[in-house]
Order: sequence, then C-alpha cells, then structure tokens
Amino acid sequence: MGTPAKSLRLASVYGLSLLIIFIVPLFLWQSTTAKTVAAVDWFDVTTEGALFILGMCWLMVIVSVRPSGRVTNLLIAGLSSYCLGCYLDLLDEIFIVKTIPVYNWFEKMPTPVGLLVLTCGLWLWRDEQTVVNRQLQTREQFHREHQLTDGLTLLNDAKAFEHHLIKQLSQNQAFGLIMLDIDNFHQYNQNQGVEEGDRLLSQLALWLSSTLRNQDLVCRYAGDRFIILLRGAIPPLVSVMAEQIQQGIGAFGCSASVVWALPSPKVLPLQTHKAHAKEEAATLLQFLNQKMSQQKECRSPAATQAQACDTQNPSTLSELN
Ligand SMILES: Nc1nc2c(ncn2[C@@H]2O[C@H](COP(=O)(O)OP(=O)(O)OP(=O)(O)O)[C@@H](O)[C@H]2O)c(=O)[nH]1
Repeated sequence: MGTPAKSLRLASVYGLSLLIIFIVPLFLWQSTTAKTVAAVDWFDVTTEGALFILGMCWLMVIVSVRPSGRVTNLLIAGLSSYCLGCYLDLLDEIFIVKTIPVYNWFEKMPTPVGLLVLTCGLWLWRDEQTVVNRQLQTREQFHREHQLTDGLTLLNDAKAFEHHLIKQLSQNQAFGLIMLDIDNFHQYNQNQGVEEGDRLLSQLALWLSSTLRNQDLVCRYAGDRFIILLRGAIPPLVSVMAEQIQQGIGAFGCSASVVWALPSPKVLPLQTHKAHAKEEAATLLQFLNQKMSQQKECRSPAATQAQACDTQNPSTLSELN
C-alpha cells in the first residue's frame, strides 16, 4: 500500500475518533447531567480511561503499519468498536446516563461486538502470517541452497555470473567478456602451499575488483579461473583491458592466460528474448572455455606446439565476431 493511501486511512480514523470523542460528551451534556466530583468513582475513570487509551494506541499501530485488505479492515473495525465501548463506559462514570435508556443498551454493545470482530481479524491474520512465513522460508532456503557467492574471494560464482550474463544479453546492449586463468596454479600450490595459493586468489580478486569500472562485474568462474563482464564495452576497451590484466597479473609473481569476446548485440522479438539469452549465454561461455583450452595448449612448454599455435593464433587474446 502506498504512503498517500496509508495517510488517508490514518487521517480518516483519527478524524472519526476525534469526532466521536467530542460529539458524544456534547450530546450527554445536552440531554443529561454530569455527576458531582464527589460522586465520580475516579478509580473506575482511571482504569476505563486507560483501557480506552490503550485501545486507541493499538488502533493507530494497526492503521499505520498494516497493508490494506480484509484482515486490516476487520482489525480496524474490531478495535474501533472496542474503543467506542470503552469510551462510552468511561463517559457513564462522569454523566448520569440512566435517564437515557437507549444509551445503556448502546453502551453495552460495542465492546463485545468489537472483540468478536477483532478475534476474526486476528484469526485471519494468523492464516496470512502462515502463508508469509512459508514464502520467507522458501526464499531463505533458495539462498542457502543456491550459494551465489564464493567463500574465498567473496566474488559472485559461475552460477551468479551466468545469471548476470543472461540478464545482460536480454538487454540488447553492447558488452565484452574477459576470461583469465592462472598458469600452472597447481604447481604454484605445490611450491608455495595451498594457503599461499588461497592468498593469491583473494588478492587477485581484490585487484581485479578495484581495477574494473563500477559497472563491470568480476566473478570467480572456477578454481583459478575468473570471468569479467564489461558493460557497455567498445572493441578497443575490451582488448586493452584484457592486455592490461594479463600484464598486471605479473606483479603477483605468476602469469595468466586471457581470452576475450565481444558479442554483437542482436535485436530480437521480446517473446523470444529470454529463451534466446539463455542459449546465447551458454554458447558464449562454451566459446570462451574452448578458447581458453586452446590458449593453454599454445602456452604449454612444448616448443613445437607453441610454434604451431603462433601461426594459428598470433595474439594471446581471442575475439568472437
Ligand atoms: N589454493 C587453492 N587452490 C585451488 C583452489 N581451487 C582450485 N585450486 C587448485 O587449482 C589447481 C588448478 O589446476 P589446473 O586446472 O590443472 O590448472 P593449472 O595448474 O593452473 O594448469 P593450467 O591451467 O593448464 O595452467 C588445482 O590444483 C586445484 O587444486 C582454491 O580455492 N585454493
């Protein structure tokens, strides 16, 4: 429910309450007489007044926090009726109302009717809360089961990246992809120890995050493989960033293989967009993984193979389209 609607509801409940608070005593003042101060039971006035004030507080809380709907209407109606009963009860401590028989009858009705309606509202509220709790539980379970963040680097993982990529592809806007994989990381782990390996991955993640622009996204794709989504990227930017990353990694005492892709945005009918984006994302990731495997082969120590790769793929970077 929007704020203006809530304010309107609040204003109408306040307005009506104030009207009743002033009109009823005025009516009693006209049609009957007030008790003398000595005749008033001030203890009764205090307790009945407290019940009325508390009832009004509950009413205001309900009016200000609840979204509109059947449950809220029942709670408001029940509490309003209960408050009216308390107020009429309070007034008969101050005025001699026995002379107005209808008042005696009228005074007794609002409290039990109000409590009955309030009970119905609370019962339905319980049902409503059960549904809300079930939904929250499902959502929480989803987040627990689909851990989308990598615990070591605190970057998004491959699953989360795929999700972002599909979203990006559905938007029909230019973007670039860079994938990098540390060379001989297995060896690094063996030489330096796994803890050092972990430290390298964390530092690399931090460096990549700080190197990229705000709109870009870096994820840990697999063990020693990272993937970057460059939003709104133009061809020179992707290749330049890929080169910079490849050179920058040298500062960490290791090297990395880097491949990149610059898919051209496709204009597709809206209804086919989502399914197509999913397919396209899978194709792109497959393409990058293949290119990475090729590049790994090219960068392997076998000199003869390296020679063959040099002629086929002169750059260390690969491009799609
Ligand atoms: N320290 C550490 N090592 C990891 C982690 N995840 C994966 N690895 C290790 O990363 C290594 C990856 O090995 P490979 O896929 O053969 O990669 P590589 O040794 O870099 O070989 P190339 O990619 O061909 O250069 C494995 O030894 C994994 O055990 C991690 O979270 N921490």
